[in-house]
Amino acid sequence: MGVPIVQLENLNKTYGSFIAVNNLNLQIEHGEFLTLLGPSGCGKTTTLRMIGGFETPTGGSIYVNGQDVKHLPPFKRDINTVFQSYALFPHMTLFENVTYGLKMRKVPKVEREQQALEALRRVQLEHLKDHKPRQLSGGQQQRVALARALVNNPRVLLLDEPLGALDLKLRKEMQVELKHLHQQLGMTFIYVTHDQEEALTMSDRVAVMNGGNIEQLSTPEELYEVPQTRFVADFIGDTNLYAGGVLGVEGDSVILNLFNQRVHVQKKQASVTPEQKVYLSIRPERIRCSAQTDGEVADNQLTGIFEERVYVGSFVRQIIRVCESDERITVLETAHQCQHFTPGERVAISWEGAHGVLLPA
Ligand SMILES: Nc1ncnc2c1ncn2[C@@H]1O[C@H](COP(=O)(O)OP(=O)(O)OP(=O)(O)O)[C@@H](O)[C@H]1O
Repeated sequence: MGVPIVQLENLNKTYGSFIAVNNLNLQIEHGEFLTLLGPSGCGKTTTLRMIGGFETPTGGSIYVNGQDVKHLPPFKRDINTVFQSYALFPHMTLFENVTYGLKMRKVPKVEREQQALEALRRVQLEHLKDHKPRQLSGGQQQRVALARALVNNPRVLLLDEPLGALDLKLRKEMQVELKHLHQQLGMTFIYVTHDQEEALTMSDRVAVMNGGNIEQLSTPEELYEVPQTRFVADFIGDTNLYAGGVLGVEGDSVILNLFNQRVHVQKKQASVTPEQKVYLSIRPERIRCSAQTDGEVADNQLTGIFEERVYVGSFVRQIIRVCESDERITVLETAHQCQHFTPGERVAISWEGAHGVLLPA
């Protein structure tokens, strides 16, 4: 593999005694769509701003295409940033907004006009080039901001919650547009969001951040299917998460004591020892809820008391209390799969051992 386009080495940012970014190490490949995802305050914007050159690291290094950029100002980094606030010049037309940066860099007139038109074409706004920003919708303004960043043809585009101000429908449309644009341009995108669905939909890889650290760096599918920590399991999608104890290992399976019952988990973590405390994560759509008399038994079957059925359109969420315990299990099934139970009814809850994920306590 060649030199990564962006490399962070022990990158640190502290404000007084507060650690905003804690010794991050990350390599981003050419043409990759990488997302920094995490709750508010986890350090993702600070990381992005350090890469862009808007924030000085307290320690560590940032390399862009192998070059240490520590002492380079933002405009010399071959990187451009799209912010959530579009920061367009209100008195200028779209065309002038997009050519402005090129003019400042003294790009000859004919060239900059060609480049600006090309950038506006990429975001499908060429026909509105003589409009002023206030004549545009929020989504269109965000596309101008994108065009303005793309016009310099940077190697790396940083996007800080660029869709945060848009309503849900427009946001989803723009996600698709951005993804297509990324595929067409072959540019490296580093994207910041706190919206896990957005991160999973768009990214090649996602770095989940928590308290200034990267908890897990994986493809969207791995993040969802094989979370490595409780934080990731809980933050990405919905999950059932329970504390349990290891009873032993039998072949491929770890036997757990969960709700005082034996359950099997296909071994996923490296090593477990008897009596070790662990957590088990089971996605709600991996669990079935059936009448107790059903003959077919999965690896794991527990008895529960049906409590609640919530119809959510594309699926039904069912809440079941595990018998002889206060724990509840959430089961998601499509409306046509799902049987009707009444609250108080005894039901069987079952799942395959391969669908449980063991996590460190
Ligand atoms: N200039 C500053 N002075 C002091 N603390 C700061 C400063 N800038 C950021 N912080 C703190 O650093 C932490 C990380 O901030 P950052 O903006 O990177 O988080 P974030 O993950 O991007 O969150 P959000 O999604 O809310 O923007 C926060 O707790 C924030 O309060």
